[in-house]
Amino acid sequence: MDAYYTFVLPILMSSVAVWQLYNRLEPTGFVSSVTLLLGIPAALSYHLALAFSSTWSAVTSVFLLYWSSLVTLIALYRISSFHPLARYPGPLPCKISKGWMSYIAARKDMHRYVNGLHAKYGDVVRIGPNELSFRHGDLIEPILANKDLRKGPYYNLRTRDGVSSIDGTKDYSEHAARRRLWDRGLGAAMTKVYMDSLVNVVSELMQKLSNRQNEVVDISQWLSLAGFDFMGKIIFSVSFDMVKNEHDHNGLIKLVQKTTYICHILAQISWIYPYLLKIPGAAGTVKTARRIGVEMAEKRKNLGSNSYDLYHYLLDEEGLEKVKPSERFALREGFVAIIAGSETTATAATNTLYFLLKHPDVKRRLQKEIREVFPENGEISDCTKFNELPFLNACINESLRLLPPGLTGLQRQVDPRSGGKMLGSYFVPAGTNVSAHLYSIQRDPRYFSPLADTFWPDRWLSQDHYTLPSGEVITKDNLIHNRDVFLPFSTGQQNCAGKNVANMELRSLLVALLNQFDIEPAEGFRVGDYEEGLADVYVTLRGPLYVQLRSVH
Ligand code: HEM
Repeated sequence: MDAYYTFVLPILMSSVAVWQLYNRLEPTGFVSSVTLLLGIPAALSYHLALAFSSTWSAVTSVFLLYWSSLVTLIALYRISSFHPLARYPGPLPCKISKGWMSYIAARKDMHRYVNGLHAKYGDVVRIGPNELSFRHGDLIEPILANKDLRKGPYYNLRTRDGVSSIDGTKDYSEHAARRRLWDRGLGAAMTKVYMDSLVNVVSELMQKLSNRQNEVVDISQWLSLAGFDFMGKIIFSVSFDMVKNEHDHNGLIKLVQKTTYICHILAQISWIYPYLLKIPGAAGTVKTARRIGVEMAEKRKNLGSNSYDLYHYLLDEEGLEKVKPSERFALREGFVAIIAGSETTATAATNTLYFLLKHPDVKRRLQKEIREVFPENGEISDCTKFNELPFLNACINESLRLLPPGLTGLQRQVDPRSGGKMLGSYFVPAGTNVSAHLYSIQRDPRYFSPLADTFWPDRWLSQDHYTLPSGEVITKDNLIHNRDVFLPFSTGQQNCAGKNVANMELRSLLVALLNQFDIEPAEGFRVGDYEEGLADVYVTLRGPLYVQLRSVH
């Protein structure tokens, strides 16, 4: 009993007090964390040292008891009925710690995991101690296009030394000023300016592929090479020459993939990131990626440009802004632009080809449409002709519906200083992180029916009758097709800045490939393996899609 009063009780009382402090004030700063997690047990060890046989046993016993009681209190509170999110269902590990979602992120299948949770628990699921995922079309706009909600802690990794990239900017007025520059550089008018670069990249790709007609070709990898080459041109006016060299010779693609994967894991527990940065050698890949992005941007700035590119506008080289934009900020955008623009479009193009390979009848219909509109060999420079390809549009939309390249729910946060917020009929307490799980919503039969989980591009065509893949004919009254919830480029102020460019690139690549080649799965390759191997790391990581090509011209 004596030991209890002299040793156990003070430690338990201290951990209860610190737990209360964490609950109310959520301190995450370096000094407060060191004080609360190390300083207090160290001071207790010093004061209680006489109750132990040695200093070592005092330190280990006090630290063990202090930390374990703190962790137990936190876990019990999070699963208790006193927690503000107690009424929302979800699996136990999600309620206890975001560490669980870090593990799911490391497993790379968060899109399927969260989709499964929605199937089990319904439209709202607690996916973290302090986080809700929504699967309801009516809640997309209130979450993603609502100035009361800002980007959540998932995006904290996009800020370093007080400088955020565009997609990590939480202040809406600062974001609007920076987004204006991006919109100048990537707006609809710029697609014409970038067309020459695109035609060059696509022609080079077609040339290389036509030399490989008797080989097994990983079209997924080739589309990545082309995607990076095109981004190099339009962002920095540089040639990465990946298609020319037939290889990711500088390791840039690998670096982007590794960085997004690591960031996706860390972003679940983003409070840890500032500490990692202080450890020499830790988060090395992320630091390297940032450095390379800044170096490329700096090089571009020093060279100036002979032609228009994104940096022409990010650096405001024409002096269109009343106040010159901050160079420090502009230089931070380099790597974001590469990450946001390269693999996303390559993924959208590869996914579409995958669905076409899986549905040869759809592929034949699409090839017929393309070859009627673009009779010449691989000629794609007139992108106004893309409007004459409704079935291509339907196939791309259907692919983006089932497999949007950004697979993760986009996180926002209810203002911690507010009194909470109603999202539809759900009350969401202040400080809660929320996301709309577009992957699940876009596969929901309430919005797309029949065959919500099936690649059936006809649903995107306007007609009175539809023939299902089974041969059954349905009238348009039996079709549910809610375009409002089809948002692969997100919505609101922080929607995709590169949508116009992506749409042009995607169409150009698919038209050129399907016009020039007959494409079949490589012998012995199970096409379904491609989809099974898709990994959610916020954007998509893809495995190979092995094909055989035969030129038709
Ligand atoms: C099919 C291809 C693409 C898809 C599906 C796509 C999708 C998205 C999505 C869903 C977001 C919102 C991300 C979030 O809130 O976390 C986004 C943001 C963004 N995207 Fe794209 N994207 C594509 C291509 C591109 C291209 C080619 C660029 C050009 C470089 C680009 C630049 C950006 C930028 C800069 C943002 C951040 C915008 C902001 O925060 O204001 N994207 N994209």
